[in-house]
Amino acid sequence: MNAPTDLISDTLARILADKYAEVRERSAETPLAEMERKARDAGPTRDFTGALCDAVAEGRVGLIAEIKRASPSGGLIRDPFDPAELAKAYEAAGAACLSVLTDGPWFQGSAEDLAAARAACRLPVLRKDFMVDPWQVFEARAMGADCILLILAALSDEQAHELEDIARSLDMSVLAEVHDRRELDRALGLETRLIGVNNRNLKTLVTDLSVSDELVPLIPADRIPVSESGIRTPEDVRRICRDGARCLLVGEHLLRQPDVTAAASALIHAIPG
Ligand SMILES: O=C(O)c1ccccc1NCC(=O)[C@H](O)[C@H](O)COP(=O)(O)O
Repeated sequence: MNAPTDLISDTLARILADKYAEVRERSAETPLAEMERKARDAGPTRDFTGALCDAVAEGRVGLIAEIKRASPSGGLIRDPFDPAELAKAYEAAGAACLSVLTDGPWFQGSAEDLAAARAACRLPVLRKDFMVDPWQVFEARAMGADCILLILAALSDEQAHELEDIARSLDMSVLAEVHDRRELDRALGLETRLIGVNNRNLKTLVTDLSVSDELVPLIPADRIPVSESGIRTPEDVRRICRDGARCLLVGEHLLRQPDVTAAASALIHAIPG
């Protein structure tokens, strides 16, 4: 689905400008020390990286199934929208983990969506948001997230390492997301084993699975590649498996199906023999 042409003007930059303003405002309302206390009182995490490894070891795709109401590229994707219902449907399909959008202005997501999804199942949950500040990492744990996303295109190396260190101190996993070779080299300087390859160009919103064809084979064997975006069919899954990945992050295709469980299961079990 092609985004409206007025959005194709570095969407990521526009989202990040909004995000910095949002964090300034919200961190003034809830100071860092208070948010850190909430994070440290939030209870134990669920093992996000371990859940992916377990699925792959059992011969399934390690599916990170995404829950989002809308997106810049897809517009309104699912309505009515029930995060708890979707979480249960993905768990029934055999998904390894969830990804829940918490950005409001561009995705109509919320912390409440993440909490509702996590409470409805036993799956570990990625907070899908644009992380740029330590306050957000503590906020992620406080809302119940088990993993955060670090988009290398949005961060300096210093920022990425600082946010990763905080996430690890809170026993959260980190998905480091890249879209080109330079970002991949930078991501390999982080500790996390999870390397996300986003097939979507977050500036132009163009999605192309050839990004995974190029980058996944370059990821060292001690890391865990995760192909993200634009994945729709079992053949897409087999193509990405041929690249060398067994973990996928899929949202829009699943969310547009009447039977989410069946759609997710078809991708989970598409691994070539
Ligand atoms: O999806 C967008 O339009 C978008 C725009 C700008 C920044 C991020 C964006 N999406 C985040 C993602 O990459 C996807 O939510 C995720 O990879 C799932 O992709 P899909 O299966 O194509 O919904």
